[in-house]
Amino acid sequence: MAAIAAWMPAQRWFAGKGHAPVLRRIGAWELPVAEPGVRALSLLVMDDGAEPPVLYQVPVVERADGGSADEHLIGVLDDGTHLIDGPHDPAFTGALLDLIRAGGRAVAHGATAMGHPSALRAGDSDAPAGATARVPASVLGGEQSNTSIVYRPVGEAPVICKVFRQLHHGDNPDVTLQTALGVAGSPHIPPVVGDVLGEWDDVGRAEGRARGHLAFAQEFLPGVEDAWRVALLAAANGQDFADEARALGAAVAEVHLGLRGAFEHAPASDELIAAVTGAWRRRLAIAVAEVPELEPQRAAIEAFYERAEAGAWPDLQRVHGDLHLGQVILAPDRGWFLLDFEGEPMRPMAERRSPDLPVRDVAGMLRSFDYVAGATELLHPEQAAEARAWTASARQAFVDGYVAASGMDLTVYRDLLAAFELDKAVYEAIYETRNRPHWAPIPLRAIAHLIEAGPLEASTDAAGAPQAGGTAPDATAADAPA
Ligand SMILES: Nc1ncnc2c1ncn2[C@@H]1O[C@H](COP(=O)(O)OP(=O)(O)O)[C@@H](O)[C@H]1O
Ligand SMILES: O=P(O)(O)O[C@H]1O[C@H](CO)[C@@H](O[C@H]2O[C@H](CO)[C@@H](O)[C@H](O)[C@H]2O)[C@H](O)[C@H]1O
Repeated sequence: MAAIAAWMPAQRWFAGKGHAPVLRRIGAWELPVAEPGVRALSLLVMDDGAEPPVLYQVPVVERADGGSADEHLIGVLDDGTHLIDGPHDPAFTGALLDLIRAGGRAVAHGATAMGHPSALRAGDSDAPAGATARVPASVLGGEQSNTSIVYRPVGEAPVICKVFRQLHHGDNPDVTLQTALGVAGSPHIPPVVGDVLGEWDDVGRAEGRARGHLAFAQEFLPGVEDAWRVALLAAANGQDFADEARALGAAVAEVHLGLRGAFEHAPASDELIAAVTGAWRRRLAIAVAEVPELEPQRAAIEAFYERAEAGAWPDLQRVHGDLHLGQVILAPDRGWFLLDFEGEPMRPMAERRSPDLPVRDVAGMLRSFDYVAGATELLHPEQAAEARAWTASARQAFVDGYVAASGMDLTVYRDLLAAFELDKAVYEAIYETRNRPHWAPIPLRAIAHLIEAGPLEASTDAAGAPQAGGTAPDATAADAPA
């Protein structure tokens, strides 16, 4: 545990920035490895140093002879055994893909793991155990909350397997929502390959055990950049994005219709409304405590929330939950794909699994288009005006595409949409202050402009709000998000 505790704080997925982890082993599951002297385990470790404690999954390969992956060495035990970061070691990656494609149960050490191949890929999963050990695999780079392994089998479509780092009791919406959309034939989800479901000890639960998803695999669409990077470039080059944004609006609407068909939906009861508005207010309280610049805006934001609470509400249903340009990709000839249905990492998992409002996703994407202008303004102040115009056109086209494909009249829900845009910007103010403080001006300005636009105007004219102005602080290319 000591080696892992020393190595963990430097990992991108470690959420406890600012404190040293205090680790306790909850259990582990082990995959079969043919190579002598090598073990592939996935450890479940609780960080009791976090408040509340966080359960992490840490795949580790033990190599008695040392092995060659020094770059990904976690530490060396007293007996000389090398501990390697599992997603970077072929012993773990190969056996994990086997478990998912062939199904079956890993060896339990206090924690269990069951592989489930997708029912839609029957016939694909007859590879003999161990066969995938030779499939070239690499960890996807970049800033991510989980660890994704990309496999490139010869003669087959590549596969991406996301190893969830933070574990929760209950189904992970990333798995259940995408699996259900796949079964419903949605063209906006990469085809599902399978998942791993686990069980571990949990003294906090009446039954003493918790059950949740450990990994999820789907087709990897190679050579496609996420839309955030594509959009930044398009805005910088003055390239119109209206057609793409309209098609994205339609894709989001189709995914919402698919989720409505696949999961329960319910009229907005007082109880459900209170759950949503309570979360807005709790988040605002956290934001004001962490971002003092928000204090003067608090009353105005609350007024938006009250107005939305009293206004029209559509049915609640399952949604994406954390939709932004970094979560969508446009594949040539295949159109838009939505990724990462895990919801906002800062929200409790139980909230993320509750029925929600489709306008949350619309608001998330509208905020993301505003971020394109905001980031351009920070990075290249001289391009600010063009980027604003680009954003206005993309926002309007996105809303048009959404309304046309969903049949939902968004003007009826304008107060709700404005409240969700504000709530997202409040979330972003916390996120940026914690992770990229020099980017905090982007949501802070958006909040000021949404408030300025007033409850009637905000968001209904997607092209008009928010229009941030002012002088941008200087920034360099190194400020671009990873
Ligand atoms: N099926 C896929 N095909 C191509 N790229 C993908 C796929 N799934 C994820 N990615 C890329 O990986 C990035 C991170 O994936 P994501 O699901 O958002 O992980 P995390 O939960 O760690 O944030 C995405 O922004 C996207 O660029
Ligand atoms: O890591 P996740 O994909 O779950 O999302 C988190 O990080 C995002 C930053 O990468 C953050 O998104 C914010 O910045 C984006 C540009 O980098 C912008 O497009 C989004 O609109 C903005 O919210 C996201 O909020 C956070 O949950």
